[in-house]
Amino acid sequence: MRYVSTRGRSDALDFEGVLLRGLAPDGGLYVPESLPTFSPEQLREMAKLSYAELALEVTWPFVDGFMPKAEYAALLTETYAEFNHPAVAPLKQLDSNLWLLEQFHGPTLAFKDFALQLLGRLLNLALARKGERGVVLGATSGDTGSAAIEGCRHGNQLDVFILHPHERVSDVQRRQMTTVLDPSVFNIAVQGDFDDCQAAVKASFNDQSFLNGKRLIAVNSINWARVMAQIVYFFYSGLRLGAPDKAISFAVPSANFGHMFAGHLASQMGLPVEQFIVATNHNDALDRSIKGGVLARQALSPSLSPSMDIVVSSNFERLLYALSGGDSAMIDDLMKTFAETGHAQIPAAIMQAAERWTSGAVDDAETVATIKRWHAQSGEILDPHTAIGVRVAEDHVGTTPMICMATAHPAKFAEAVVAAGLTPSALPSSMADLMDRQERYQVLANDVAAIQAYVAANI
Ligand SMILES: Cc1ncc(COP(=O)(O)O)c(C=O)c1O
Ligand SMILES: N[C@@H](CCOP(=O)(O)O)C(=O)O
Repeated sequence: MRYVSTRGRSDALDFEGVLLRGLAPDGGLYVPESLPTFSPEQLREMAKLSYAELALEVTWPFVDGFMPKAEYAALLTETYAEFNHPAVAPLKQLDSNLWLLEQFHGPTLAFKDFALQLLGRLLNLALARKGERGVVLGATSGDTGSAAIEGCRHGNQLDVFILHPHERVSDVQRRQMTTVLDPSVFNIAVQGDFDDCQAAVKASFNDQSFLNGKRLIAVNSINWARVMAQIVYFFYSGLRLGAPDKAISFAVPSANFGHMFAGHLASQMGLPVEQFIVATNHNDALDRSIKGGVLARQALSPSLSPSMDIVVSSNFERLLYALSGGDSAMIDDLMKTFAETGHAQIPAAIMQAAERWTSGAVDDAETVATIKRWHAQSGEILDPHTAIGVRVAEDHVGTTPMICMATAHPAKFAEAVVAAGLTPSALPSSMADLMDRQERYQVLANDVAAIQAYVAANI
């Protein structure tokens, strides 16, 4: 499989090439040149597989050539054995046609574990084969950071630097990162927001001179391997609710859009999908883009769903590219216009191709009310991100089964749970002493040069 940039001005790479990079040199995102597809007969057979077995079927076409298939199968088995539920991603019925896909049974209690447990292993393997160490630079609004740190610990080839927005992640999220005292893990609290952190990561990919030749690697969803691993759970959940003989709808709490873009890929690969529902908090840039057909820069403000406090959404570019039929020249122009003016009109043809896409935005008051209401109705405590997905999904449930992604464990977000008048859920026993552990992190100004100097000094 070859991977090309959405902006069309970079050389194509193989799987190892995209795995060990981040942004393409032209500023675009790598996507596969073509997608494998599965027939209804194949999908019916795949419905019988365990999570790890299904992951092999779905992702092998992207990985083929990088490592032997039997070794990859063993790696997937080891990866998903880390999850604390026999189904890995269990489905729970919330209402007659509304289901939750619980994605928080991994080591760090959020959906990021599905991809980062695998990515960390693949990175260590690729670098060990080359006899190299790599420098991971990631940005997090709270969940990617701990999942990346945890995933990268499966080997000894990486120095890991994670930027989080200072005082804008939950206490549990921060401590999941900053209580890892391993000498190769560095947490940086940036005096800015998530978009600032992500901009610093992207700027570092564009000019890597501060690294003196060391290899810079992305763990955010700009890395293709992250998105690839996230395709699997759309198939897994859809096949359990009757696909390919029935269409499924998906509601996804969204921000950087890697999650939802993976759903789009699953549908292109043969999963019948009726509706994609994109749910945001009051940082609603994605909702505005989908409803209004524009990319518009807007201010970001903190919410009770901090992981979704993002307004510059990396993977939306991948969706626009896909819906344009791979028109990289148009995407290059569109993204240039947006970067220069903070505003760009999405071409009408793309908006027409997006007819299955719907969206909604939910503010903090409605998030809290949703947590409260579903607790009273079902006994379930939704985390605030999941509550946003459920709230928007409620407006669109029809005769098709609707799966809402339950992206995080409520124990990570006590503030929202308490605001709903509920007792915060307990952390799993492996994290019972999290709030007493020693922390280590560096607070830095929102300044790319200062961040790069810190990284260079600590490699
Ligand atoms: C708990 C949670 N829910 C939803 C999201 C949104 O996912 P995405 O960024 O892939 O759109 C994130 C992070 O981005 C998250 O951490
Ligand atoms: N919500 C994320 C933000 C980063 O998204 P990613 O999918 O690109 O890593 C987080 O929790 O850090």
